Amino acid sequence: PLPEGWEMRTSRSTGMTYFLNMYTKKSQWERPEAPADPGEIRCSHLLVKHADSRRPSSWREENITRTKEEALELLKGYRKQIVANDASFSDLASKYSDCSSAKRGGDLGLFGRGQMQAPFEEEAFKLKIGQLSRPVETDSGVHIIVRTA
Ligand SMILES: N=C(N)NCCC[C@H](NC(=O)[C@@H]1CCC/C1=C/[C@H](COP(=O)(O)O)NC=O)C(N)=O
Repeated sequence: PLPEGWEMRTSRSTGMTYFLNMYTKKSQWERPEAPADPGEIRCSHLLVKHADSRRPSSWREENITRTKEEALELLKGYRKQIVANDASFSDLASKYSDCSSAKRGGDLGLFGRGQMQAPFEEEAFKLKIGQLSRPVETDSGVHIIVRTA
């Protein structure tokens, strides 16, 4: 199969096969080897902050004092529930995420490279659509991410 984000087309004039990058709409004759760079992606995240977070406060908790280890344990618990289909990502994010995006089920909207902290961006851009990340650490705290578009 073709790498993600590409489609095969046949040139009307020459009948030759070419390849269309569905994100940039650019075409090429060579069969692509790698997924098309999505440019922008859309993700939701569940953030658990801790005492060493850059802003250890959130809509949930005025002054966040848990340790990074405790935050990671909590996050792993949420991730287990999601993987076991015992709860939905957006349900848990809206209840437990220490980011203001909690009120949108964790949705961060569309973003390109250069907008989010590097460890978050690196993990998010690796995800396939629908895929759930492992726990990721940033200066904000610890996150799990799901790519939605
Ligand atoms: N473009 C969109 N939708 N918003 C701008 C995001 C700015 C960006 N934010 C982050 O990188 C953290 C980690 C990933 C999500 C995120 C959300 C933070 C986490 O909470 P905080 O540490 O700020 O209290 N809350 C909002 O910004 C940054 N470069 O600081």
